[in-house]
Amino acid sequence: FFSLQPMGKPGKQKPQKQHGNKMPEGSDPLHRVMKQNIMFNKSKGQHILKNPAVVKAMVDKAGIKSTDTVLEIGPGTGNLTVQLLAKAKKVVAFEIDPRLVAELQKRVMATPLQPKLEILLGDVLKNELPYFDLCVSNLPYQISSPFIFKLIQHGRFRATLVMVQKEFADRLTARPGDKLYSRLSANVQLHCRVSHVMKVSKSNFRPPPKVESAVVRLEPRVPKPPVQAAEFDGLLRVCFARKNKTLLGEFKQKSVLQLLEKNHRAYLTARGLPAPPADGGASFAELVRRVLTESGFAASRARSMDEDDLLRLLLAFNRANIRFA
Ligand SMILES: C[S@@+](CC[C@H](N)C(=O)[O-])C[C@H]1O[C@@H](n2cnc3c(N)ncnc32)[C@H](O)[C@@H]1O
Repeated sequence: FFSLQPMGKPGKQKPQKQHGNKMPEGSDPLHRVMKQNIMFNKSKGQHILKNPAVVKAMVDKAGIKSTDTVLEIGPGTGNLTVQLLAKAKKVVAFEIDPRLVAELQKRVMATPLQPKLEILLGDVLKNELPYFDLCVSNLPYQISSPFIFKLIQHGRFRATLVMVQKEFADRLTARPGDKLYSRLSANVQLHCRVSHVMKVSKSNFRPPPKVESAVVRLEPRVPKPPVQAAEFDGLLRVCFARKNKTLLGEFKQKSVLQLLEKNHRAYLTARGLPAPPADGGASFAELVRRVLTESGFAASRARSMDEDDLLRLLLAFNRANIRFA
């Protein structure tokens, strides 16, 4: 009766355990969850949002319509899930921990919410994202960064409202010149408008995490930027490797030039275009230097370039058939 689909690579995901009375008391972690109401698997980021006012504020600020499919990552015991279910047409929830899937199933069983819930058992990072209009989640903190990258590569959603560590939220919203401005900031801000929604203190979680949290909102830019997420990220990896150095310095590095020349040759060959002379990379290094100089970014530093500067730089490289992914 539940739409529970095991996800992930076959053999990777353990089958869901049954937790009957036969299990010796205290020997099974779920038993402890149920007996003492404690979440303890911190390695899976299991910090449960215990304050209903914060759950309500998240749901209110998400702007859920009755026609929306909402994606939730890590429903845990379902404190946020049941509130999402009350507003949305459907909630698709990815949960890695079969013990918590069992808890959530029990919570909605035989309630009017049950038919609206689809639980996907597995690691969200190892699976394709399903269709959704909104993503609303209290994210497991250790997957925040790869999940946000996955989300922006996916790109097909109206908005995302996620609880993350406060410092991670500050990195998402940091602007050029800010101390926390990074590859993550530039990547996310190229694809989405990012805004800070609210700060949430650690006392609202059980067990309390070591650091404060914050909720941020991401809305994909319309129209979409004219580049692939992986290509832009490839440029950022080079530019932000040492964000305080000039780009001319960054792009002089042997390892960078070797990688880009390899990409360049592969790109030309695939299109039947003539390859540059095999002169130990000298003419390719000159081409890179020319792109940087003619685009006006040779003396720029990534720390002070916004997403539009970086996009212009990428397009200048791409016009010279220099590719990053
Ligand atoms: C911070 S808790 C949030 C729990 C609940 N949504 C709440 O707000 O109280 C994170 C949840 O994500 C789950 N989780 C951790 N890593 C995951 C992954 N890679 N894929 C799916 N779920 C994951 C954990 O088991 C846990 O239930």
